[in-house]
Amino acid sequence: MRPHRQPIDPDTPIKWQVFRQLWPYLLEFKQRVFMALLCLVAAKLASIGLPFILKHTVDNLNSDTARTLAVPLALVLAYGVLRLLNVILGEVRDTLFGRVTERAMRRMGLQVFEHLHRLDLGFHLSRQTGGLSRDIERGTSGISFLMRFMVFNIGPTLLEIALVVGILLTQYGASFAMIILCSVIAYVWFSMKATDWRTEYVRQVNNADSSTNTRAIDSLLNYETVKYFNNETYEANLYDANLAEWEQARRKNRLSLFALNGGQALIIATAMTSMLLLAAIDVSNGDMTIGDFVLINAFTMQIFMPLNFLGFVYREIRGSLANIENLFALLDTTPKVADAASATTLKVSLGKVEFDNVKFNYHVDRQILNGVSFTIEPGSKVAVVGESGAGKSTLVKLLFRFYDPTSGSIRIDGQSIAQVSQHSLRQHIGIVPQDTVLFNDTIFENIRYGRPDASKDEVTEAIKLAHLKTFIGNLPEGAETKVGERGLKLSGGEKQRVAIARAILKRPAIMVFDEATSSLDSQSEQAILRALREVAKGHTSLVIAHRLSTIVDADNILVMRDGRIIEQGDHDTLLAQQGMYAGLWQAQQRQANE
Ligand SMILES: Nc1ncnc2c1ncn2[C@@H]1O[C@H](COP(=O)(O)OP(=O)(O)OP(=O)(O)O)[C@@H](O)[C@H]1O
Repeated sequence: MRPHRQPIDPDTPIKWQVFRQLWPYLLEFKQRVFMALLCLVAAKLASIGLPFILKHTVDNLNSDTARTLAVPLALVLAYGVLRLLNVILGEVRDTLFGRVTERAMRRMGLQVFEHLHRLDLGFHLSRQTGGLSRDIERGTSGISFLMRFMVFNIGPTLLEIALVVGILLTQYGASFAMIILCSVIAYVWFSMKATDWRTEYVRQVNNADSSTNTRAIDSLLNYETVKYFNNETYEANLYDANLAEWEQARRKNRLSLFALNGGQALIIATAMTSMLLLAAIDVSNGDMTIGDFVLINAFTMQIFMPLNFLGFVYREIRGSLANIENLFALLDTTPKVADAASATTLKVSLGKVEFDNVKFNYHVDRQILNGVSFTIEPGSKVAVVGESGAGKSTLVKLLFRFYDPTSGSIRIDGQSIAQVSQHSLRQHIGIVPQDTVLFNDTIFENIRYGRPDASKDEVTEAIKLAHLKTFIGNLPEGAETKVGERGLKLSGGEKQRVAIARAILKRPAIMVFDEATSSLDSQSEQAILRALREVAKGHTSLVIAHRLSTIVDADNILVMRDGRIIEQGDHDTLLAQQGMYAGLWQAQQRQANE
């Protein structure tokens, strides 16, 4: 995966194949695109006709022959109508095409969202959310921009230039056409070179902008820490240092833009002056009428205005292509964990879980699990205890298939979890995790998340079982209270109870409790433990615990150290062994007594 927020590198050639990937979006609305193109052609024809009408109006007004006012009046009227038509056709074109780009953005947005949810946990743990969301945002708007300009700008502008050069060549000789052609080439060459040269300054501004934002967000997220240590001034100074860098980068960027615009203006002014000079000489020699002079002036303006715009478009296209490439690169990222081509649906009748010589590492240079084997018999409760970092939670991540073991296998009712669909696997496992993160929604909806089609009564029942009723009863808005971002407005214990209620609602065949009571005081813990036992009844359960008092009733207790199971048996057997478990038990008992 390439890094996000990839700057536009002046040496990177433009990847034109991106345009090919946009075709399908255009083809989805063939008729609309065709109608929009018709509007475009009609508008261009109208604009090519305008200078001719002007010429005839001026010539007519200027003619010595007996004149009636009717002809110039009619011409002026035609000029007005054609100008209006030109603008209206442009508006109709944009309105028609708007739907095409909006649909493309919607399709792309959904495609990216679904893809992100398909990617593995490893990707999500190392992503930079800020950069990622900027990539998606810039990528989708880049698509809209490119589609619009590939259809309406580059081709038509080049066509218009060719037409005008052709008209000038046939009507007024080679010199006018040559001036236009040379100045267009000079303009395009200069704009491309200068834009590439400026890219470095644009990049500096982008980088400064992003680090300033990162600093600000990090500081605000740590609001409480800043207050605890009285470090407001320190934070402001750091932020201002970033802002100063941004200011400096903006200054350079502005000056380089001045050079670009100045150079372009110089080319245009030189070309226009030369054309008008040539026309003025021809008029004074009697080779041209004043109307021709006006026509040449109008055509020159008509050519250079879109040309000027083309310079802007080139700059934008470079940026858009880079942004879209990042988006496509994201879509090309393949999930490390994917359903096998022959994946079946997991069928659970008993709920037997087997870990068979499972080995695993997150990084090749550090082994986390060193051949773990154990079985959880249907309906029984297995507990895992051991030192912090021994690999207990990793067992859960493997069971949910967030990662695949490097060797060995995990089976549920005899079916390898690598050979069943992830959807069916996760349907049969419920969890009360170590850290519960909630959605910024109401308590009620957060609980219902366990089974979105659950009825109100079922949610209320889960609330009761998870011992949340009193807490919710004391809230002014009850279960409709919003929990804040990541559930931060609830205490650790309250969040854990919401997670328990969710798991109760899901009622899967296999239950996992990862330190499920770690944030509870001992009184609540006893009540919750009773509830959990109730929930776990008849279910196969895997319990990870630090406080051994919560798992004395387990059918089997696995003691882990350095990614291995070093002891196992029920509470009494392990105590009798006088090993690590017995040592831990005695230490915790002593602590409790003290
Ligand atoms: N995504 C990850 N990438 C790299 N290393 C990881 C990742 N997740 C966990 N680890 C490492 O793997 C080891 C085992 O982690 P695990 O969470 O399984 O331990 P644990 O036994 O559950 O610990 P605790 O009791 O403190 O929760 C730890 O040393 C941890 O630093």
